[in-house]
Amino acid sequence: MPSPLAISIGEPAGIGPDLILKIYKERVAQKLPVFCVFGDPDLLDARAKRLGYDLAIKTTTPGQAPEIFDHALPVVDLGHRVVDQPGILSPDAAPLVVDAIRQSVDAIFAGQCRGLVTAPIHKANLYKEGFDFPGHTEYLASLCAKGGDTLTPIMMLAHGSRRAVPVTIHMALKQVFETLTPDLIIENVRIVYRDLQTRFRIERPQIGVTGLNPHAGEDGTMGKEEIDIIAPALQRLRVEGFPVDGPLPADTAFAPHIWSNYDALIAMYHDQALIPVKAIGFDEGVNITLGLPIVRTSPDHGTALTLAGTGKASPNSFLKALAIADEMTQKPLT
Ligand SMILES: NC(=O)c1ccc[n+]([C@@H]2O[C@H](COP(=O)([O-])OP(=O)(O)OC[C@H]3O[C@@H](n4cnc5c(N)ncnc54)[C@H](O)[C@@H]3O)[C@@H](O)[C@H]2O)c1
Ligand SMILES: N[C@H](C(=O)O)[C@H](O)COP(=O)(O)O
Repeated sequence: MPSPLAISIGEPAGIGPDLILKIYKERVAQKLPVFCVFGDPDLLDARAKRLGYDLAIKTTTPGQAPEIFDHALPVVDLGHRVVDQPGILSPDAAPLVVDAIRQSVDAIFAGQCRGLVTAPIHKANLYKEGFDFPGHTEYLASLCAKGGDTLTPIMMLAHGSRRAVPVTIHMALKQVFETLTPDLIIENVRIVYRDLQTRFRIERPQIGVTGLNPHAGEDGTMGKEEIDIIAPALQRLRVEGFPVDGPLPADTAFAPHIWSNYDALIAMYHDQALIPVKAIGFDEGVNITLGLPIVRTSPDHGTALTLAGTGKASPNSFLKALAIADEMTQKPLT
């Protein structure tokens, strides 16, 4: 029997706990792989009662999860207790939220779990408590870096075979200009190319790279980053043999007839890449972290505080995230 997938509980005031309970309820109909939640069993029990769900919750180790999963939701108890208050953020939740991510990663490195699906966190609530990472993506890279290495994590949003990656991730727009370099673009393309081959079994991934400015700079009249940074990076990549097109005007690159030519489109900043994926199917998008030695996926939505505790949040993106993590961890890396 394969080891379970880990699910980190995410922000307790958000919809993460609702969705974990909802998908567990649907485990048979949806043929879900075995998973265990890293979190607070009492909180999940209280949320289940609030939602009127009749299900059992059992404290477990990851190793016991497969035998428990049929009859009870397996929860690895992290020892932090938080009050069930849907929609109301509390700084007291931060240790639970952060520990759930950290201990899930530890369990994967220990061979007890095979991959991680993260429920959404409320970033601002964690920053107030000293969490020093912009999001999961960067925190996971730090947790996975061993022996002083630094890893470049890649955030890829996917809706079926439509994939988009921002080269710069969680930063103010004005910081993007000083962060973009040919080396960063080259590193992103190399990692995306390699991970599409090894994790997605695409033999020769086709990659498109967008510009930064309107109309990809319109020959330098609307910005020079395409000429000074992006085109030289692509030239170096072509010399190395990578099939990359660009710089493509970002407004048309995501039109379906162009996007479908590529296994991934690499864009220059967060919203350039994420808006198209969330716009074509918010309910089905999945966030996948590349560039790490572990598999991590997540639904594409956030904590949706106003829906927490109502039972109205859609589980579809979470189900997709679980399915992709399951698929990515079925076979050994090639
Ligand atoms: N993976 C993550 O941890 C992650 C991802 C995105 C956003 N966030 C965080 O979530 C918080 C809130 O962000 P936001 O308001 O921009 O985005 P959001 O995704 O929480 O909400 C955007 C809109 O979509 C709705 N929505 C979200 N998920 C839904 C679902 N499953 N079913 C039905 N409707 C749903 C919400 O009600 C809201 O109208 C922020 O702190 C942000 O950083 C976390
Ligand atoms: N940028 C992501 C999004 O908007 O969907 C989200 O903030 C999640 O980021 P992390 O996976 O790094 O937490």
